[in-house]
Amino acid sequence: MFVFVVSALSILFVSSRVLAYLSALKRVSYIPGLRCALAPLAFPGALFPTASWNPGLTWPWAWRKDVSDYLMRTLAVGLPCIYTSSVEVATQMFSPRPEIWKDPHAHEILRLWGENVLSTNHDMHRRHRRVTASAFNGSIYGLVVEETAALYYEMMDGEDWAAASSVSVTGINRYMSKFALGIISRCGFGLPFPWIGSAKVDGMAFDEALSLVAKSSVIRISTPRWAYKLPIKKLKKIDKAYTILTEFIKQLIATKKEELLMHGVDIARDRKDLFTKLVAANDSENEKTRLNDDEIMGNVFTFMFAGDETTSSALTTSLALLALHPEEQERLVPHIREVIGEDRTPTLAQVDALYQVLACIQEAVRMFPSAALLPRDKTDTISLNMPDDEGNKQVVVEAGVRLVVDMIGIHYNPRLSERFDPTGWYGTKDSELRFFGWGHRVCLGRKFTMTEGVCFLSLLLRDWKVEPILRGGETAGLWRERVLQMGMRGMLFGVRDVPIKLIKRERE
Ligand code: HEM
Repeated sequence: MFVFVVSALSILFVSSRVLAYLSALKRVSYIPGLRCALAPLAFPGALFPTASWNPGLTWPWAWRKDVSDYLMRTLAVGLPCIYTSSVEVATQMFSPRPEIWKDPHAHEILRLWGENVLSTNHDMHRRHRRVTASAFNGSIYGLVVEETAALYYEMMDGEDWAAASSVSVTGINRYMSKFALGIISRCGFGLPFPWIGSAKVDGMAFDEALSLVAKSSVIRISTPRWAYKLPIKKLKKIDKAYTILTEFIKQLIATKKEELLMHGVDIARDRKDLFTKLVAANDSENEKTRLNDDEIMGNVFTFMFAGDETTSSALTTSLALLALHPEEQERLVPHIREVIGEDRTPTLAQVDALYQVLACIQEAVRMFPSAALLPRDKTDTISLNMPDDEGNKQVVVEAGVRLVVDMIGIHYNPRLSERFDPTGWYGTKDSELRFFGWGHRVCLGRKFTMTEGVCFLSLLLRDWKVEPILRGGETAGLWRERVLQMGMRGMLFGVRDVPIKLIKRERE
């Protein structure tokens, strides 16, 4: 009986997905080169590995070289989606049109801490963007340089690497993840984030609470509140981390407001972290445009989530690619020594002058974009220009079909290949970059992340030579095949554990 009921339900479920899929196909009038993925019509498709017949979960990476067309698929739940790797189509989707938005139900996870610049739409988004953008100006980048250099030396001492002649790590990802979290905590909240020995609150180290919160959004959003009362250790820990952080940030907001009352917006000039700048910028707004406390909290946490995994992926993949390209390291080291000499803490102007290091990170983010899929929903039927070999075609896509930009596909078009070539980025303008998104929702933290990355890599490459740790008989090419494979890591795409060796360089 049980087997019969389960089979009947499964057949019903699969058929409903097939029908949803076919009706969605009918609602897309014509798309040049549209390819339809049938396999993941129901739940099992997402569980099986990606293959030519099954998109699975990692298809944006596995099918990255096949970028000339559009892919249509449905998942077990949710709307049928059209994925596009066309810059022209993405540009239309990223333009501020009233009928294109981020559906709040589909973006629940972004609102975990309150409405914010990443989760809102239209007028509300303009309001959040106006206030948050003013936090990302001027003095924040000088602070990023100071804190990056300070944390680099703390990491060297804390890990006992400073006195070593070589160091081997099985996964540099873990260190880069802690590093990125440390910088966003220090420069985002003005928090002391020591590499070793963070203060304990309620028996939990503060950096552990931060890290748990940063990495557990999926669990938090998908677990009902009552489940936290069950004797499950992991859930209890996550709940505690959330409580500690929420209380802390509430307290911080109250303190900043008091400081503002006493000293006026001048405190933003002395303290340069994003949080202080945000509270001060908000204070200058009028009643209608001012953000409330929940929205401030939502935005500051958004900076943390948007900036942690993305930056740590950029640092990890840059080091992996440089390990595979010793000739690039040898080109960078004289450039770094010429610009920053043996200084312990470079200035912002020096970091800005290190364009060759910047180009390496840009190339790494191009090849391994962690923000791999950018979805947009439609409140209405829309018409898009979809270019193909024969010219432009007007395509009508009805409401009920989600459009998703495949950022990996966009960055692996035939012009930009698998080859690591940072020189292609020399002198590129900000507006030409694609991996930070573009249009009115372009990434707010792009200079923040690149300043941190250039400063960190320059200090590290000046001190260390980076090599891949190969298994017996493995070549560098095989190491790349084994290690540099992207898949879902946390909320975003990332590579596997990157095993590398650091060999101390002679000082000049
Ligand atoms: C390599 C690192 C990074 C990458 C690749 C990246 C990528 C992106 C992309 C593609 C978007 C557009 C999302 C969309 O259109 O739906 C975006 C938006 C955003 N990013 Fe980043 N990001 C990075 C680092 C950062 C950092 C360090 C911060 C903050 C400190 C940050 C804050 C934001 C915010 C607030 C938005 C929302 C902008 C809006 O919707 O108006 N990002 N990022």
